[in-house]
Amino acid sequence: MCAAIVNNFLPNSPSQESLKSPESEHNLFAPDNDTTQCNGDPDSHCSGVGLKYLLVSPEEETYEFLLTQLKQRLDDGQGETIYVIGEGDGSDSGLTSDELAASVATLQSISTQLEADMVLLRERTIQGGLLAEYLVRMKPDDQDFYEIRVAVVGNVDAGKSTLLGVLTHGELDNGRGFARQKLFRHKHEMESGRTSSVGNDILGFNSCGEVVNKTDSHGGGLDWTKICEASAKVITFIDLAGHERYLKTTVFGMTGHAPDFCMLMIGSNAGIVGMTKEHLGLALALSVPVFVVVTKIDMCPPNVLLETLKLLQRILKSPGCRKIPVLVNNSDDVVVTATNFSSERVCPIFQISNVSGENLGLLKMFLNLLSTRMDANIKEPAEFQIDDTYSVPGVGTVVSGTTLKGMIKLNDNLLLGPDALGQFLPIAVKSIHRKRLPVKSVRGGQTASFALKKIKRKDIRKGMVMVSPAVQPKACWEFEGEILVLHHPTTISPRYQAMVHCGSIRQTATIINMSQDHLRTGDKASVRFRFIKNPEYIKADTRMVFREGRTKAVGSISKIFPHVVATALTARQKPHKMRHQQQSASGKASQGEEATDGKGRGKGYGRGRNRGRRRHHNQPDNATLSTLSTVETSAEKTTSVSSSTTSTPGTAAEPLNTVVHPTPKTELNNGS
Ligand SMILES: Nc1nc2c(ncn2[C@@H]2O[C@H](COP(=O)(O)OP(=O)(O)OP(=O)(O)O)[C@@H](O)[C@H]2O)c(=O)[nH]1
Repeated sequence: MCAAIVNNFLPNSPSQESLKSPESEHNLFAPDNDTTQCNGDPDSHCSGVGLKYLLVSPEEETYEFLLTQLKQRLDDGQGETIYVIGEGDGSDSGLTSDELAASVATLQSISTQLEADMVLLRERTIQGGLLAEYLVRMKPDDQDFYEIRVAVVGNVDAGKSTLLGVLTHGELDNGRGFARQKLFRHKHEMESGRTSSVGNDILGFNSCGEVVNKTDSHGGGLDWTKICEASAKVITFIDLAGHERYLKTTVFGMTGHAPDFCMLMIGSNAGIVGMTKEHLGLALALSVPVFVVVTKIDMCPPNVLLETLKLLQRILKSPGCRKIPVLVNNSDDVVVTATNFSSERVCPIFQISNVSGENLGLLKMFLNLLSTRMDANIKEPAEFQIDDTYSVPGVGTVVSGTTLKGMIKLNDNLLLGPDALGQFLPIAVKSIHRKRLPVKSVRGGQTASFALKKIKRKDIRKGMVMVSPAVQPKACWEFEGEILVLHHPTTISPRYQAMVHCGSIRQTATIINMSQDHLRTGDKASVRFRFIKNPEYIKADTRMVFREGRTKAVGSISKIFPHVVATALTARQKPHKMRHQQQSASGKASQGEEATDGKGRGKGYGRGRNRGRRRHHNQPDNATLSTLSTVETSAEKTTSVSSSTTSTPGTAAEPLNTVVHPTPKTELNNGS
């Protein structure tokens, strides 16, 4: 057994009490109800009443049952689970210390048989005796590790890069930028002390929950291969820029890198300033669970810290956010918040110092207990979204990104696209790396890089996908989204252009038509968009952000209009430039595209004379938008709407919006 992460007999803290509901307790810690069915005898140890004694001195049959049950739980939890010893049925919980010791020995024996390690998270004294919670985690396989992605956001100087430097390199900061030096990737970042790009840093935990990161003796760098080989779980931090100037990159990091969680950082002395609310709003809009890290508590006067925490809790509790803020003060709070975290309601708040190291242990323990939100069903056809491309000497073209579904193996033949014509090309996978470690396969939820055969880097763009041929992918120029306008200085009308962020897609799109004539801050609408440059592979229900300068709208994609590749232009078709003008002016859909609900069911939408008739057909889905509207209060409340002038091309505040982009040449081929 590994050394305990914690060993405290803490009474339930107030924060923990506030989280308790019979339902959540049951879901988290209760062994599966199936335990009552192990031999069908209600009077045996396997009955609900004797549940807590199951591990004390099991007979062979019960032992086998417990082994199968734990194996199942480890499989379901991608190699880990939290096991509660002494939990009974309802009020019948708690064991004597002898019974607990015997149960621990049984669990240890089962874990060893399954090649798993177990580590004590916490012990509690309750009315009926003792309860103990153990993290049981499979020993690392040198090719496979459990991966969690955490996006790191917050205002400039909140201490993001510093915290990542401290966590991943194991050395405290000096308060003058020592720790962050190890992370900066560009010369100008070194000089200015500001992050400008999307950075990746990793923190590995072994099966005992210990950090495995070790810097090498020459230069203090990290060997990612060694970290991954020794890790059962790897946390990838997506380090995003805090400065407003780099917001586009930050939004791309939050959408394109598919984070499981968002770590919002706040400097305790500066408080909730600058981009803090904007970043919180972005995470809420994208439904990414948030935890907050308040830094620099070593240099902050207690009254200022208290004010920052008060304001933070008020914002989180506001109707716009509807979170349950929990100040994490001890390991008990860590276990409760980490195991309840995926629910999106709980928002743990850590108060740390990168200089003194205060409370960094609690943060590490929390990170170690996080579990992914991504589905790792390997039976579905594979889908991989590309967020970057490289040309590696001696290797060729390499793409990196996130496996969204299924499994991709070496030498698999996939379809890569869409290209400018909306087509997908067959492609073979030459080699696969996970965090620089060569592997034979990757599955849903894992990031990876692939070396590809017979393709040039220039033919691949960020936002493209590689999918199994079974997916039968279709590209689209146009789609419909249910959106909420978080802010626009005036009003948005058809033909307005802004950047659409959706997964790793980042492309300007034009509004073709909307379910209402004009949109102002706070309006919800059904909007039809058209990409201006390339067709893309998108799917219904994907979250999207539509923004340009101070204009922001969030929502989700409700309908796709798949692009149909035409073989030749017919004589009846008009010259494309004219057609485009007509289409823009009338806000009608393109020919050659069919409405679909994302399941391939065409509805004839966008054809011939029927085009444009459905302008008001689809009202916003309140369930979806209620989540999105949460952003309004927290992130946008302070922004005033200054004018009621209409934004049409030529009058919008941002230069990009003043340009009516010509229809790209490639559009000729889609028959529109
Ligand atoms: N005293 C003290 N200083 C800290 C702490 N954390 C960070 N700092 C200092 O704060 C400054 C800013 O830290 P950064 O890590 O660069 O901040 P950032 O949020 O990454 O900033 P951007 O990259 O521009 O977004 C540096 O000089 C750090 O040394 C802390 O806990 N205590």
